Amino acid sequence: MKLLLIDAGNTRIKWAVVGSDAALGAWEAADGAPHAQLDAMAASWRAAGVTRVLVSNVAGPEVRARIAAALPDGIEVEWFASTPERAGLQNGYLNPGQLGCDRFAAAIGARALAPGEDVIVATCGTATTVDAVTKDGRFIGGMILPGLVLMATSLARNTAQLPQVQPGSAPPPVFGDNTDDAIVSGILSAQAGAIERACSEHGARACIVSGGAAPYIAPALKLPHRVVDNIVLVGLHAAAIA
Ligand SMILES: Nc1ncnc2c1ncn2[C@@H]1O[C@H](COP(=O)(O)OP(=O)(O)OP(=O)(O)O)[C@@H](O)[C@H]1O
Ligand SMILES: CC(C)(CO)[C@@H](O)C(=O)NCCC(=O)O
Ligand SMILES: [K+]
Repeated sequence: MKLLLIDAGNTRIKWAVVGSDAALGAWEAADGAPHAQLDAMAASWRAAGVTRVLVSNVAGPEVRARIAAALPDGIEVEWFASTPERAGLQNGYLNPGQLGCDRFAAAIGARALAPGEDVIVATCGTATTVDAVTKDGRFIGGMILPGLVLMATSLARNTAQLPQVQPGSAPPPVFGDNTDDAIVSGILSAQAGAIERACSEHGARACIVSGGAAPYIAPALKLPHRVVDNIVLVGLHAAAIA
């Protein structure tokens, strides 16, 4: 049996194919692309011969319909949803269904990677979310803030590209002495500061940082952390095999 995991975010669709008794996160194949490239992704899914799919979609009904139409015929489809409990994780949202299903999946993934620890999981994509999971397996709640590119564009600078920041590079000084550095410092400090505040408030023993913007934000963090390529897919995998 081959399982397809899909994380449809607001900008990109990320996916992985995994064998039936593979270790957590041990993908046979994985990739991601903007929504517009769904057809090419679907060709890869068909070629992989998947028999079951678990989809987390936070990109709305139109993207859901397009994914549904692109999935190979005859496979078992589950649209992953935020429920009161899944894979040993309790959902502490007042209205459990209101929690973005990618956040619920990320929390399941964080618990799988840091079992028995109080953990903070930050997923840095179009939006950045920073969520707290307790050592006894409860999603408490978290923060939602604009992602790096949304913050940069909201300052009405020329492009969606961040000025002068490269993934993995050292962040500029906290007090920038030119406009570009001041902007980059402002938005990195907002993102990293939110994560650090969450870790401090939660007394976290583990901090997981994931998503397309993680390689930009992680170097600005002044606390121990682990960068995980796609924690949502890891969580979907954990949920599928629980
Ligand atoms: N060149 C870049 N410069 C700065 N940030 C970038 C760059 N490329 C990607 N990012 C960041 O990564 C994000 C895309 O990440 P990713 O594909 O993981 O998530 P997403 O699908 O866009 O988001 P979500 O899952 O939250 O909907 C962008 O919104 C941006 O914040
Ligand atoms: C916050 C995002 C956009 C992050 O992808 C997504 O999880 C979402 O649409 N959430 C719904 C609102 C909530 O989680 O409270
Ligand atoms: K996100």
